[in-house]
Amino acid sequence: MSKVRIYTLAKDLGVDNNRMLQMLDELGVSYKSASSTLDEDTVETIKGLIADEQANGGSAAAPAATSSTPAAEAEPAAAPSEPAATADASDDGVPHRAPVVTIMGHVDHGKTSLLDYIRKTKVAAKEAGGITQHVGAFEAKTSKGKIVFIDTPGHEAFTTIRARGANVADIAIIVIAADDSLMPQTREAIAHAQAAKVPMIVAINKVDLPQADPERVKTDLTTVNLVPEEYGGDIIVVPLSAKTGEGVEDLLEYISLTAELEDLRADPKAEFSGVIIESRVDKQAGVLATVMVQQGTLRVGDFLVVGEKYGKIKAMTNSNGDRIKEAGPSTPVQILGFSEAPTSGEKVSSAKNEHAARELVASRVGERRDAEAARQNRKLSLEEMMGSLETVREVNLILRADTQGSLEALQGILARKEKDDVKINVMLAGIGAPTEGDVLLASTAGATILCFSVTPSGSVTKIADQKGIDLKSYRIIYELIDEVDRLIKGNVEPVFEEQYLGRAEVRMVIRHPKNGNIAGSYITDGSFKRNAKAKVTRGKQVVYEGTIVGLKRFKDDVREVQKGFECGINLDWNDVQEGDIIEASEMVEVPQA
Ligand SMILES: Nc1nc2c(ncn2[C@@H]2O[C@H](COP(=O)(O)OP(=O)(O)OP(=O)(O)O)[C@@H](O)[C@H]2O)c(=O)[nH]1
Repeated sequence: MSKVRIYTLAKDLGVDNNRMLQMLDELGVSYKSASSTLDEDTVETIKGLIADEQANGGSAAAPAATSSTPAAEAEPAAAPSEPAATADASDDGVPHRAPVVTIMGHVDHGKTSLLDYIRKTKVAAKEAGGITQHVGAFEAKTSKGKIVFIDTPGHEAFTTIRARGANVADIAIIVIAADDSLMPQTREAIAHAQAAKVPMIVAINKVDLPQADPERVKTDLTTVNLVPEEYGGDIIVVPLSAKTGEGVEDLLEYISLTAELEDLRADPKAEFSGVIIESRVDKQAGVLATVMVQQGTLRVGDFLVVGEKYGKIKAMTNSNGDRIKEAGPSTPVQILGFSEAPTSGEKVSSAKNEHAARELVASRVGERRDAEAARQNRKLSLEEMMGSLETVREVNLILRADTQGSLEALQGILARKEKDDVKINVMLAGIGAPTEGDVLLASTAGATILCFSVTPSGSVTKIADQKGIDLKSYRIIYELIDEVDRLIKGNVEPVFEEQYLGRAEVRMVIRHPKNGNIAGSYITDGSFKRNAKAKVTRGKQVVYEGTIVGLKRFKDDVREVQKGFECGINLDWNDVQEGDIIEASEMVEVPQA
């Protein structure tokens, strides 16, 4: 008999996956996930155990038994603790909900095509003439139940939602083209899913192409520490083609399997909460917002509060464009009734009536004002200043460098810097300048962005400033490492002090066609260095303070000139005169205790 996957065995024996994993734990059998394989002996042992337990009226197959036997019919004496719940309800009666899935990956690797294929084959077609509006999410019906797909592919949408503190996706599909393998945005997508702690499934797309090389993708995945199951790891990898549809059914199966293991539940009777997926203003209809119901049930006529605004649901449509009256957990619905377009990622709550909605808004406004006032007056606690004094501290970093070689060198050095009480967590190591996505990732994960030999664009720097993210660029690897050392020590900003370097007399002024006026000088004390600070005094008066932008000995540019030598000093200033005294100094970091 060949090896058997855990979930296949669970299915064959009518036991749910979680129970099967629990049994394996009890037997001390190690596995990576429910799709790991079991050897023949273990399979026989499990079969024997289940047969015994069933014969003794035990609980091994209880979940399956309850699903085939309505609880109402069960003997109360035989199963006193069993809930009178539906097949998919937990012990406390909270039913399962459909998984919400997001698709991420590098440009052109086939995210949209995959979504289109699923939509085409798994969403009930509208009647001829019916137009399904894009609402930001759709529900696919599969043989394993409903799966909800966020249909704005890419990690920007995912991270924008996360940046507002909301988590919508339960599972992330990382699409990688089989003819292209891992690309920069693939790495970013992986980092985003990891930062959100969302389980990942890798879809190797375009396997229909003659040049497709799925094996290479699997090997490349190991370079980012994602080890496919076939290689003994725990990453589910599904080869597929969004063009022919081959493998898509497998992907849907794995999504359902992952969802089952995640044990996703939500109570339709609980208080409503949801998240804005997207919104737009329609010229005729007005503001249309798509809300993902996360808990509770939404009904037409309900009052909704988003941030400091509220609205009443006038009409609601599902992702298929049908008018509906109510929507339960894991349902994306388009809502008409907001007066202003809410932003994606904003959390939505409901209120009993207009008065309650107004009160909720008023209390939020009050809370915000109090928080603002408190921020201004607050004294920091020791722990806030120093970081937690006991626990292991994590230094979250996003690294950006010009080449793969520099990235690897940096990661190698950083790995050696980890200590028992400090963990260095490189959330993303990417080639090229940092992106807006990096800033969002940094803001959700509390990370610092360190760039080596790449320059952030003005717009990215601006967003980082707005969000209060540390984004630093270095040309010298050891300066970057110094910064990491500082972060390890406890995020203490470096303290610099000005240190005197030397003094020079200006003996003649040389006019240079390109560089302006150069001070032909004689160093009377200490030394001068390029890029040092300069202070020029004329008589008793300081006439200039700035930087030494260039130093020349004869025709050569030099870094440093010592006492007793003549040199040309180029200041970023044109009014230097013979007889001026130039004093050079530099800012030196003061080592912190
Ligand atoms: N042969 C083949 N081509 C595919 C497959 N999936 C996608 N493509 C093609 O690859 C190209 C890119 O596909 P898209 O679905 O637009 O890729 P994307 O990842 O959504 O791209 P962006 O939206 O630009 O990020 C298109 O020309 C598709 O027709 C596939 O499975 N096989």
